[in-house]
Amino acid sequence: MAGAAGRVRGRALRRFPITLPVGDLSNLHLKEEKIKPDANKPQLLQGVYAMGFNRPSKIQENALPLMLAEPPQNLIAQSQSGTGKTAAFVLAMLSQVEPANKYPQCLCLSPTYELALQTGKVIEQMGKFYPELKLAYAVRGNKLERGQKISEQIVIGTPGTVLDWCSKLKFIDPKKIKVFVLDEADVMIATQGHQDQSIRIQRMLPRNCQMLLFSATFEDSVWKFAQKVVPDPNIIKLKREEETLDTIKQYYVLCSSRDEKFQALCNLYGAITIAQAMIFCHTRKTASWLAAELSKEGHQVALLSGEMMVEQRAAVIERFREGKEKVLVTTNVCARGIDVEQVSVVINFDLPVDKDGNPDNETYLHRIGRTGRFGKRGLAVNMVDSKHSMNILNRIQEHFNKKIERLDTDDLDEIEKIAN
Ligand SMILES: Nc1ncnc2c1ncn2[C@@H]1O[C@H](COP(=O)(O)OP(=O)(O)OP(=O)(O)O)[C@@H](O)[C@H]1O
Repeated sequence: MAGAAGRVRGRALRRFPITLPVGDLSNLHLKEEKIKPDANKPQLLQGVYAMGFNRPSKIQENALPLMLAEPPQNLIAQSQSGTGKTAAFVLAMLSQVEPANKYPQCLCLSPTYELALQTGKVIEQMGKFYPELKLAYAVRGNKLERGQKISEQIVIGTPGTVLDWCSKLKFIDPKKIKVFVLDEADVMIATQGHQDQSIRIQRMLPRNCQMLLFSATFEDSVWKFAQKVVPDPNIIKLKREEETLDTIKQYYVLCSSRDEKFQALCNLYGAITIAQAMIFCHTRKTASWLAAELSKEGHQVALLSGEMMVEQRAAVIERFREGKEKVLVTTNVCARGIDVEQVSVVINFDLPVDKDGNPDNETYLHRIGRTGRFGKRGLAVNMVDSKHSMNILNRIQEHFNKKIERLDTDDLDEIEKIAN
């Protein structure tokens, strides 16, 4: 056994240098750090390799030494979609957890049920070499008996249920939490309900609890707020022009009505091979109309929207992940975090706008980030059907300072070209 662990450790130092010092990135604000001697816990690295990971991404290389430093340090980190933020903070939790202690020590908040389940799977996979380690899901519908204390060392969940577990139901003793993770931190802060709940949870945690905030986007006001609530944080921030991934090609198609948008979509399908696609609509109504139309055309379509029961939503994602359906039509409920490697195309059937009708730049980035995961190539196509939506698209281009090219979906040669 010792030999096996030794081999893993040797390999780790060469190929997954989680103890490497950080490079001198100008946008990285480091505090003095000392790497914990046991940062290379063999179980940790066994977990990394079991996932098939050989090399760390930039965010992993930069964030891990900070997160594993002794004493634990706080971190607010931004990195593009699909660059492995989840694995980074999961490793941080696993490095701190003491499986022999049968009570919650790490708490991770996700904005949605689906994302909590997905992140939970990553924790389970990466943590499978810790025999005693258990994970609890604090999500709607997971009912425990009142008055009991849970023994699972890591808890992942949505803010409302986690808050109930920490306060009203007292399943968790928040004073024993060592690591607190906010995934998709900006939406947690920007959404009123989530913000209140997350802050109330944070206030119950011990002063020295490590706080880790991760997202692909941090709008300015949210960034400021995060810096206010996280004591003395390390910061990894992207410059605006770094936020979009060049591996995701972005186009728009000019149409004049909903039916024309549908036709353009059919033309796209007729011209290129699409492994799996995610199509985003503004409303549930449009999403169900579109799903029905695509089914009539013979596509295997899944529909996911906010009014569905959470268990139903999780089942839809699971089927899509397994490739049982090739197209997922959805609303913003699926814009963030969902990681399905085979998604080669994202379609914005409706462009993302906020409640005032202004461009929702952050959601745009998260939506298109469902493709082009971890260095893969991806295609994002935006349907524009009015002057208003053209204006939205222009403002999105300006915001990211990134040109979105026009695509003529009546021209099959042109479509074929962009797919190569
Ligand atoms: N070091 C690695 N080597 C290979 N694959 C990796 C590595 N780290 C993560 N991945 C894979 O990359 C994919 C994207 O990772 P992940 O979902 O953590 O991205 P993310 O940055 O959290 O994205 P998002 O911003 O969309 O939430 C996953 O399928 C994950 O298994």
